[in-house]
Amino acid sequence: MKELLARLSRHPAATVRLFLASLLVNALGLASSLYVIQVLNRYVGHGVGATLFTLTVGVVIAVLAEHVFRTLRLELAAEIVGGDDEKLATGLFGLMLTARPTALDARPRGEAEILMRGVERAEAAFGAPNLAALADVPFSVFFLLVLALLSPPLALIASIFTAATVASIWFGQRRTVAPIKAAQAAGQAVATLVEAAGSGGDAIRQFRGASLLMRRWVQVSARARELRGQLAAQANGATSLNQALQGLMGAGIIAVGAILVVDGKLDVGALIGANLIAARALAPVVRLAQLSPSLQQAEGDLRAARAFAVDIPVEPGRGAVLAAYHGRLELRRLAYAPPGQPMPLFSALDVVVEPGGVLAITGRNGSGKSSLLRLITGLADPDEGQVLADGVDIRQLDPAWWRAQVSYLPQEPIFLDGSIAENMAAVRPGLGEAEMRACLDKVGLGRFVDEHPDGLHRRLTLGGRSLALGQRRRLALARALAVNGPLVVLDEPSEGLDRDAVEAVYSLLIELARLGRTIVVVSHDPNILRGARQVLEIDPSGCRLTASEVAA
Ligand SMILES: Nc1ncnc2c1ncn2[C@@H]1O[C@H](COP(=O)(O)OP(=O)(O)OP(=O)(O)O)[C@@H](O)[C@H]1O
Repeated sequence: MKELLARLSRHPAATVRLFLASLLVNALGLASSLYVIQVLNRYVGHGVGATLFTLTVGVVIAVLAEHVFRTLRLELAAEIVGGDDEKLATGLFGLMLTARPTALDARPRGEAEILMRGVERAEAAFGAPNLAALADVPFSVFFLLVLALLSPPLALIASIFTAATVASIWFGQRRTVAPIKAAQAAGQAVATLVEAAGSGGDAIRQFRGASLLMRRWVQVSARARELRGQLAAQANGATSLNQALQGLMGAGIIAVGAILVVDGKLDVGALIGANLIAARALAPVVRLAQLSPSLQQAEGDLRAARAFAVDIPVEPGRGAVLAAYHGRLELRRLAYAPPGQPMPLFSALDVVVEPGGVLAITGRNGSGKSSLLRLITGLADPDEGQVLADGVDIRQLDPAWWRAQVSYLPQEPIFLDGSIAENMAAVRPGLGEAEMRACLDKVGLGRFVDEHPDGLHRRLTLGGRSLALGQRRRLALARALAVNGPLVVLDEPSEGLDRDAVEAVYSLLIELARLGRTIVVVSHDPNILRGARQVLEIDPSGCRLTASEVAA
């Protein structure tokens, strides 16, 4: 209900118009009840045809006018609801694209998709038809007042049943708070498992993960089904209670009304009209009761989506842009522990790489080499210390500008679902096909591209995993070259490549060094380590930096 009121308060002018339209709809809606009373009392009593004709023309006009105002009211409701949820959904998607990657890593898999679906559900629950219907709720009082003018005792009965229905909504909402939260958590567990099953591929089959995942599935889906069942049972119980209240109210009004008729305090026409008016007073409240579970669920969905939006840190959209980056890189007192790990991978790390210098990084598996490269590219933030580019902390730089200075080859290259050309143009907008081909030739992929009928427009699917690993790594190297940044950051560039490709990587490194690029390369390859002017060995007990006299 809070969400509904918040939405209305955001559009005060449209809300006033919506309630004015509702006032007219409800006032005109009274016409059919009054028509019944008048026909029974005046026409049936005296049999004057002209009276019946006049009353019928009047009610037809009123019913048509009511229809017009209902349509108008729907448009006003659409004005109020339009855009809010769409903005939230777009904002969530934007957040996925701009959030700090390490912050997303720490969240459950599939969470964003669940939240998006929740926003879609909320869009339907708080949609214009429901809002228009709910705008009738305050007019229950209007019908009860009209009923009081006809017969105070009957109005009292209708008021009691209307109040009882409102109370049932209130209690119902309190009872479903906990199951709705639990159902959302169970839905998240199901989504995480579905994601794991979808991305598990060969591993699930070959390493017999199916039975483990199936066991988990049985558990989480049973819990989700149980909670859904509990919520459905509560909703059915509430519907049934409301139907019973409606039936009891009708019976009560007819019984008490009949006594009043026999006592001569009410005529039959008024009794039938009163019954219709009482039903009309109760109807919007019953509609609210029917919508209440989905509105409550939608409120929970929106709360979760907004909490996600608030919790997730995003990369700054702006920052300083240097007139030119000369390639000097400094790691100053750097310390970093990956998300969820208490011990830092390294601390107090000091390294300076002068423009055109070559730093090789080595160390045991899991020592933090790739993590260090992510700190340099700005994909992760250090816990302590700074990464400085030409003396400026990279956190002060515009992330997009900084990335345009860094030719980065990640260890696990991933591509966008799009063509090779689209992937290469994404890193350097305006890159021509000739330059793309030159980069591909340098990594020995020219023939690979030419042999395919779509050439540069060959589509990459599954994030590039449809390519052989060696091809994927070479293509990722070509993409890094396309950036043409003063700083080259390569994670195991010769890993998983055939002999020709390894030779191509060596030549490329030599060429980049001759061009004066600053190179930071993670490698275990002795040839690459020999060619570096500085070698940094990462070790939790203390990193060692050795300088060599060998020029690349
Ligand atoms: N996003 C992350 N969330 C949680 N832990 C992470 C994350 N990234 C890395 N780690 C952890 O940090 C540690 C170092 O990982 P990293 O990939 O940097 O090591 P590495 O030295 O490059 O290893 P390798 O030689 O195997 O490539 C590992 O224990 C890894 O599990």
